[in-house]
Amino acid sequence: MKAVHFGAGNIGRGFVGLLLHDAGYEVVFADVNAELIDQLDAAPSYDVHEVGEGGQIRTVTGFRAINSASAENELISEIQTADVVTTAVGPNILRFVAPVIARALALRDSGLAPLAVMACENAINATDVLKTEVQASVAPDEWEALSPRAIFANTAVDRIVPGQAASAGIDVTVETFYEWVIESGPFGENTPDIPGATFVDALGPYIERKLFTVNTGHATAAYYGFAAGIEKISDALADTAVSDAVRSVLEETSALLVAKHGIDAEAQAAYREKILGRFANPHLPDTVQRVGRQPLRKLSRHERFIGPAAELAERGMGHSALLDAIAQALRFDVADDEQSAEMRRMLAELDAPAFVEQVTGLAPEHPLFGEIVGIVSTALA
Ligand SMILES: NC(=O)c1ccc[n+]([C@@H]2O[C@H](COP(=O)([O-])OP(=O)(O)OC[C@H]3O[C@@H](n4cnc5c(N)ncnc54)[C@H](O)[C@@H]3O)[C@@H](O)[C@H]2O)c1
Ligand SMILES: O=P(O)(O)OC[C@@H](O)[C@@H](O)[C@H](O)[C@H](O)CO
Repeated sequence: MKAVHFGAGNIGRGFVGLLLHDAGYEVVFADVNAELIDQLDAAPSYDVHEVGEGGQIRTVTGFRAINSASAENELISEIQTADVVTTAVGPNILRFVAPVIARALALRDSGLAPLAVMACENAINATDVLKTEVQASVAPDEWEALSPRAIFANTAVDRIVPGQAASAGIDVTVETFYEWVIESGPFGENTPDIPGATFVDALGPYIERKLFTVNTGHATAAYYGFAAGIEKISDALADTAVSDAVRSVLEETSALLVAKHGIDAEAQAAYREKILGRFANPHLPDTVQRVGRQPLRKLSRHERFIGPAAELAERGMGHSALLDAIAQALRFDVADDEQSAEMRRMLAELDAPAFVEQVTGLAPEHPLFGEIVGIVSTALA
């Protein structure tokens, strides 16, 4: 069995690649980072160091690596005969990997079982986005023939994988916890055999619970931590003001998840506590800069702040802690982060309503719009 995985970065090597390897797949990593690809290509194995209680060292072997920028034809041949394609490149990069998948599908033997395609990104329905991009890369009359050659399934992935020290080479440090939830509906009898993953009928509650608890809480810790001059996420959680803010935000998103999906309130409280413990893991060298990265994406319409705040506002439910966290996000100022620099430029050049429309995608008539305009106006004052 062969899996082609786009994005040999933190989660690619430390989670998706590891679980596919454990499931018996030969993993072919594809990445645009030439140095990383050369290192992977030259190595017979790499280690995944799990840190925290019960952590072990797991070894990944039997992989290959392809530079997707310079060896596109080689990559297309691999996908043509693969069983599975996964991505962990970032939601904004999916449109760049889509044409390669489309070209491989065009060349794929129609007698082969359909290719299982799963985007493992922090975004709601990321695989649907990828599918739309793949479809958009072929002529409309061609899609009918290509479509049966692949099955696209949405997923939710959860494991904290921090940035890695340069001295680590291709080894990866990760937390012990992991969860990979995949929607089963699209697969039918072609469900891939991945023992480390959980297949569910309806992914919606899982991805929203993950994004609006793990990622909303994480980003809140990052933005409050950054504003307080703290570097590590675990140190941010050790600060009472930051951890209180994270708790308040998670109480609001939990109320939404319970009301919307009928999730048991006690189970959600336990999930929340477990996550707070994961953030506080002192062995995990995670930073507020990594967790707060790309603030414009994180402030977009269906993401971890505006997504739940908008729904809470629509339902007339409390969301003041989320508004406070959004105010902190506006203070994120990291010169190396393109979106942070772009956000600073937009804050300098736009008036508050224009900023809110462009960044959050909220319509002016939405009940949250005026509240966010108020926050942005305060940030501009
Ligand atoms: N790190 C985590 O804790 C974590 C956990 C769950 C989900 N995720 C999600 O996984 C995705 C990747 O995150 P990460 O932390 O591994 O980031 P990362 O920066 O470590 O890895 C991304 C990799 O994608 C590569 N890449 C960029 N453009 C590419 C292209 N066109 N083709 C092939 N490869 C390309 C980069 O070179 C990099 O190696 C994001 O969507 C993130 O939200 C991350
Ligand atoms: O990857 P992002 O930028 O969407 O979010 C940063 C972190 O919150 C994220 O990578 C978490 O570590 C991960 O989602 C845990 O499963």
